[in-house]
Amino acid sequence: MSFEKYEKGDAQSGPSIRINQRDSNSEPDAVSTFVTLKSALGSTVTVYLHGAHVTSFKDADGQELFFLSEKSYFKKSESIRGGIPICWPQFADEGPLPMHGICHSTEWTIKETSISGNHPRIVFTLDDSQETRNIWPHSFHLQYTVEIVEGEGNKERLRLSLDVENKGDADFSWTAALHTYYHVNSLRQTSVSGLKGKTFIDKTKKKEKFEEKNDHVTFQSETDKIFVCGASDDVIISDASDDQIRYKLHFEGWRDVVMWNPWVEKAKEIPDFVPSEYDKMLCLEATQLTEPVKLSKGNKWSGLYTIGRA
Ligand SMILES: O=P(O)(O)OC[C@H]1O[C@@H](O)[C@H](O)[C@@H](O)[C@@H]1O
Repeated sequence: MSFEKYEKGDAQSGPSIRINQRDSNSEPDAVSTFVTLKSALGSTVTVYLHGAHVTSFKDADGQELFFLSEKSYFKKSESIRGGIPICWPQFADEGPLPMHGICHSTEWTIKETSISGNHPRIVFTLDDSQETRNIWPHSFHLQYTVEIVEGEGNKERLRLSLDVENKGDADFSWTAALHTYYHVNSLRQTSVSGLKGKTFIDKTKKKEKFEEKNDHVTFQSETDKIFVCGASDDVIISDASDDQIRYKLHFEGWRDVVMWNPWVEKAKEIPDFVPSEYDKMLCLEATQLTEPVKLSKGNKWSGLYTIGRA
């Protein structure tokens, strides 16, 4: 597919898909190509080919759902800080591979784009290459579908579908996450519901296990929790200052939910992050960790993550 002036639909009056070039940085290592999807109502999604990385989702009222650091690198060698990095075939440092695996800083391919009624959709793929096999010696096919779907009224939703296929002869196991950074007005005023009664592993407490006792999880310190089988119902992010529900998250196929915020001290150690931004973001990640997925030759796995304002 040609990346020059590609446009489907009519960006002025209807649903559209457009491929753009980021022009602010001409360095050889700069990440440049991104796609904008727009629905007929006016919701927009931005996705970079680098990492098939969603960096923005605004609903028709123009409200941004995702956090993106002012200091994020847009470099081929790095992951973008914010939006939705795809961590695969290893989540975080839970294994021998580089942090978060091998595909968040790899360029994906656009397989197809389509518009159905009022809604645009794009499909990205990533296959193993010599470069990936040097790090992880397996043959795979990943497909990542990003689409705007109907919601309540103006509040359309973003649906993300990750499909994994084993294309080789040997079995392989993997862990993963859609490491989603939500924008919040202030984390100190934010709460999360839908996880009561779930077991979580607390990475800030030597991976001790606890049961979540609260209807509403609030934030007073560094948070790094893996909720095991965390998402049977919708998870809701609310702003306690005005009692408003901000976002509703729905998980299908993903076993765990990771909740992460670095808080004051750890935030200072992240080079591509402004320390004060810790209060503006919360990660709630569709995750597969506590039971790695084992795929044998030709087998497939699918997970869906649907995100909207409420
Ligand atoms: O700064 P990174 O490499 O993107 O990782 C951020 C965090 O990502 C979270 O998902 C992990 O649970 C944390 O342990 C980790 O610190």
